[in-house]
Amino acid sequence: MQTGNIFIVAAPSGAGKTTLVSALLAADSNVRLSVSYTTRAPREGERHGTDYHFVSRDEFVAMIGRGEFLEHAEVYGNFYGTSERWIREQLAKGQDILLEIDWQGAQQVRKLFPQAISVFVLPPSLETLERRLRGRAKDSEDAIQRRMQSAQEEIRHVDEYDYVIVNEYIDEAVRDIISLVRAARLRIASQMERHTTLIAELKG
Ligand SMILES: Nc1nc2c(ncn2[C@@H]2O[C@H](COP(=O)(O)OP(=O)(O)O)[C@@H](O)[C@H]2O)c(=O)[nH]1
Ligand SMILES: Nc1ncnc2c1ncn2[C@@H]1O[C@H](COP(=O)(O)OP(=O)(O)O)[C@@H](O)[C@H]1O
Repeated sequence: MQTGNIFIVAAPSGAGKTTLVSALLAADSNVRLSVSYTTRAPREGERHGTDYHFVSRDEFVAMIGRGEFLEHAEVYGNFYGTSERWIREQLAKGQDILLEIDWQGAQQVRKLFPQAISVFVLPPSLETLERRLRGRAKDSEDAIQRRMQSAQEEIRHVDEYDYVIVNEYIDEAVRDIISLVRAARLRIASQMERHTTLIAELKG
């Protein structure tokens, strides 16, 4: 059966994961982003159903109870989770999907899909990370402190990933992630079905 590639992108908050992923999605219409569920309050400008599905804690807990998440985790004091149904539907269609999740979610997804390709985005330094978080100006001081405190915990998991991108210069980082997605599509595991006839012919 044809199945799409699963890309996992993780990073400490403020490293530029969302910026990178948006640029990738704009450049490559064959990748679809999984829109997570969260109990976090929407930031200014964030839209329900596009950035996240914003739900109450009660609703989230009920969804856990109904087994609706492929993975879920508590991050910076809020719950985040990935819809299992959406993921399975996309994969069945052969659609490539991308999950922007934390290290706890990445571990859960790798167990379910060992073929998933995971990428970790690093900031060039902790000072830059903090500067970016402050520059984004979308979080309270409290939320920024919490994210900085958790940044190193997230970074300690870097060696669990297949690829690392240091997001110093955005253009370079965007080129890297686009190349990485293209390279994944060229793997024989993704190509076999598409080229069965050609390969059989050429093998003779
Ligand atoms: N496990 C898991 N983590 C998620 C999910 N969605 C988002 N996250 C992670 O939650 C963290 C916080 O995300 P967010 O509140 O958007 O803050 P930001 O990373 O500062 O933009 C990030 O590390 C995300 O990757 C999800 O569905 N599952
Ligand atoms: N390479 C870069 N150079 C300078 N600023 C960047 C770079 N990448 C992202 N930013 C900025 O840093 C802030 C955090 O980026 P964002 O994509 O929201 O991070 P994340 O999703 O990892 O929390 C944003 O204001 C974004 O515009």
